Amino acid sequence: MTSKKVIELFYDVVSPYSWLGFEVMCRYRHVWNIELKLCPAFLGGVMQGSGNKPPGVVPNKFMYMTKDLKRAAEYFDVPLQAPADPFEVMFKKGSLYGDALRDSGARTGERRRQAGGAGVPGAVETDLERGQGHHRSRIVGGGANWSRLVLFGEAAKKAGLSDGVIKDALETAASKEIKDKLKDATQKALDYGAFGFPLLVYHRNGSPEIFFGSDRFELLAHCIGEKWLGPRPNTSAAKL
Ligand SMILES: N[C@@H](CCC(=O)N[C@@H](CS)C(=O)NCC(=O)O)C(=O)O
Repeated sequence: MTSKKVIELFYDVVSPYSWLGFEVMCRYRHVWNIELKLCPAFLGGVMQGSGNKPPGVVPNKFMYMTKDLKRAAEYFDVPLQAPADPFEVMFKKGSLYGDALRDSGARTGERRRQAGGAGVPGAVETDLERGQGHHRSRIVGGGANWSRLVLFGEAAKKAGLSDGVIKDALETAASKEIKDKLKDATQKALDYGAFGFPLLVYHRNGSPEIFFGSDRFELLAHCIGEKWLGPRPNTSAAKL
């Protein structure tokens, strides 16, 4: 068992604020020496299960978000771009497949590692996390004609994954096992009290404490007894 503080990050590739949370937590995981558990889940299910509404369906919230995301992207130094049709991308096309992809990819990495395939333990998972970052960037900035398959393939290639790993990930993504895993993660988030993403869960003395949003890092740092050093903590250990 790890003696590190454990933080779970629930996120969805369709959620731009999740992307900010994902990037910042990846930058900080070595700075704070935490065990960061990445938990891809389905934001639509969280909305429905909690009785919440996507922020985009409240016109004023939507207008606010488009401006807020622009300045947040600049502050966090994350290349987030508004898609040509954000409503279509976020609320109609959704993210189920993208999340399943990430998950299946990580499992593919695990299988390969067990089989002695990956040279550096964890390398494939880290690449997939990077790949997912690219994937998210393409979903959020991809415009109306994107196809998840094509985007994931492109993103994974850019992240340096081999064709075999990409093929495995795409195949596994469609499996019932992966879909069930995504469902379980979504339910777990709801059980913690989620109503939106990103959701950070800090297990303080065995009891979960939740933080909603990518604007709660300073408070999270305070609660875990660490320092918030800004969006890009200036240390080489902070690299992914
Ligand atoms: N203030 C938060 C906003 C996060 C946010 O709006 N997340 C969306 C998904 S991209 C959500 O789940 N919203 C639910 C809600 O606002 O109730 C932040 O800066 O991260």
